[in-house]
Amino acid sequence: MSAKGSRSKVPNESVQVIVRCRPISQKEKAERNEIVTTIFPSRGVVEIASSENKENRKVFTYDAVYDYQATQKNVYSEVVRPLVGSVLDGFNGCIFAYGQTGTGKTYTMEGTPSSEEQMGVIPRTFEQIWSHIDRTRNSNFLVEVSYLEIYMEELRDLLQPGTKSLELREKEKVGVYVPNLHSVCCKSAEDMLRVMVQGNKNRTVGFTNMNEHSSRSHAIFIIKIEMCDIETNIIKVGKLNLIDLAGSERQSKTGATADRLKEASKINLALSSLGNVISALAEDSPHVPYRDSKLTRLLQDSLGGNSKTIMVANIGPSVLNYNETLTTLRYASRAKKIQNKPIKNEDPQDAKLKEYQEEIQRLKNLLAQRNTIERVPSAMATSRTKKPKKQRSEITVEDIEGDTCEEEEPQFVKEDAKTKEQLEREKKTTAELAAKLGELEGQLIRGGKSILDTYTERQLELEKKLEEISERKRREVEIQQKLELEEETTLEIRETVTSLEQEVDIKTRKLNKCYGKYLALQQEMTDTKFDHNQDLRELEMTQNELVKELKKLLLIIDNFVPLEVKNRLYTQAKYDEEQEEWKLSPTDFKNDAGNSKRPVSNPKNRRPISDFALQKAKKNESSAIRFRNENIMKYELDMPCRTTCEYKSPKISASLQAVLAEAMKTEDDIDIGSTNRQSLRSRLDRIIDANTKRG
Ligand SMILES: Nc1ncnc2c1ncn2[C@@H]1O[C@H](COP(=O)(O)OP(=O)(O)OP(=O)(O)O)[C@@H](O)[C@H]1O
Repeated sequence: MSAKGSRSKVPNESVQVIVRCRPISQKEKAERNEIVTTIFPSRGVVEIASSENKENRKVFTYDAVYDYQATQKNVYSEVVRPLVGSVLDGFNGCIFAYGQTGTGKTYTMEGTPSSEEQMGVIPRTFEQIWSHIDRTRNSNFLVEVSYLEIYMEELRDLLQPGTKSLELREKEKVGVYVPNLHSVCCKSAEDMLRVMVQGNKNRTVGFTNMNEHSSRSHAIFIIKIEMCDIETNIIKVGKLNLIDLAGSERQSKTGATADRLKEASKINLALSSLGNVISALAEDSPHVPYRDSKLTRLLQDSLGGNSKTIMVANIGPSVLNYNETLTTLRYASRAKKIQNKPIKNEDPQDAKLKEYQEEIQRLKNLLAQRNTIERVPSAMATSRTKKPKKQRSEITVEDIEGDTCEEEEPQFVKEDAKTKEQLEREKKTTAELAAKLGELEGQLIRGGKSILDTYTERQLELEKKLEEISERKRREVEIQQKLELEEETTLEIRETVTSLEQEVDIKTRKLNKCYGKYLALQQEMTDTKFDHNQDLRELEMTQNELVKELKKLLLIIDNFVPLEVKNRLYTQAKYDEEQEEWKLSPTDFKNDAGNSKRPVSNPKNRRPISDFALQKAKKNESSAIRFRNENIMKYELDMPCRTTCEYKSPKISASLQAVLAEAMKTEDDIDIGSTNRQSLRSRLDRIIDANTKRG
């Protein structure tokens, strides 16, 4: 349907999703099936959890949710009425019911039309449309309805059953449409209801375990309302699709037979492609698979296009439907993300109303002309009897079909008869035109029929109030949802704070532990330092002792050892680092000239052979060799001048004793760096150095 204005400037509008949960059925009650859904209408929330899997509770939020207590009137006035109002303002609208078999799709869409309480969305829509038309003055309306079903991927006209399957076409500006779809012009709500009932009789239904009278096809009731403001001559067109889809359950549950399964696979194809379209739109995918099924092609405008759309997701409360309910809730949740761009359809080129109005005008003009022409010949005929000649010359109307003024006076009587005949013909044509005009005008409904009496005024007021109430309710749910969202955020922040607090707690504990360790280490360090100091002190004391000893020895050497021995000692004494002791190296047998002083054997000096050795030698015993030692070294020993036996402890004079005492005098605290000890050390170092070099 063509529409004015650029689409890019049109604000997006989400598909409105509502969930309706039917009451528990008698069968479910008898079987004592567990109820798994909880509905929170004031928050727009549905929760689903089975007792088996309580932990895995799932929560979904929608634009509105209704439990078993919600009446048909509630659902209609709160959700559908505003949408039908938009359709009456020239928008496209779509309401479709989705859900498992037996969850109340048909109940929601149709209900029981004869009952004021039980009538569903479609009959209520009829009432709203006609009460609007009746109240709208200065407008012409043209209301048409069509009814079709998609059964096993075939389009069937429910208002002309038996006709061959319909095709789908797509036209730019018009979108997807069904050529040759029969439409019925309606003049009242009753007319529309009659059409709906007639169409329903032609619907394909089947029996399944889940619902005795189950809809096996997708039924689409289309209402097209064209309206024209008489003053401004602006035409608006509103189109409303009311769709009752086939059950979405998995076929294994339905107890379907082979034929039914084949049928089901096609129904499922349409529904699964509907699911794919919803997913693609929700994910903003570049490709939306509308072409996968006839259903999705027909819904192209309603999902992601030029339409205001409501999805009613019907669910059951019982555990038996747990999986299907969850699937429906997920579907519905995804559909919430779909964005449409509804545009008011103003002044469309293909509006029938325009055609009708032009045709009516044309017919009116034609009739007006005919009336003039008819009046002239009849006046002519009357006047001719009185003053035939004079009046005749005045007739100059050229438009009159078959009417000629060529004939002359002598044939006057003949002419009269002809004119009468012609007049009759003209009258007949005019009557036909008038009938056609009447028929066309009959199709057009002039709004504002009902006079605004006190009753209708009150009704109008009541409807306004209802609208206000539903608007408020909608806002309340919105605010509640926002509040919950904020609460969630606060909770998250609180959780974060709690987790931060916990972190702080853990870190404080860690810190305390570390501090404890630090204190223990510090204590250990103090202990180690103390031990170290003690060791140091002990070492210093030992060193003191050693230094004392060394001093004593050096004093002894200096004072009691002969100079040459002392020198020899100095040269021969070597400190063995490994064994940590002084060792005397072997005597150096070199003389002053540097020649070896190694003793040489004296050939004259022969050791006498003992008798024993002689005897052995005589016997030629091998052991005799042991007693043969002729090469005796001549080694001149430096014999000491005195022996220790001759040593007598010297008499130490008093002065020497004083010197000794002075020499051995040590301080209590021996400082290793003191000059006294320094000299001792340097003296020792010198001796060691000299020995090392020599070695
Ligand atoms: N909200 C409700 N209140 C009372 N009864 C309901 C409600 N919803 C459904 N029902 C009842 O449940 C039964 C099944 O409903 P309905 O036939 O509408 O289901 P359905 O989803 O259209 O099934 P199918 O897909 O097979 O056509 C009907 O008897 C109907 O009256």
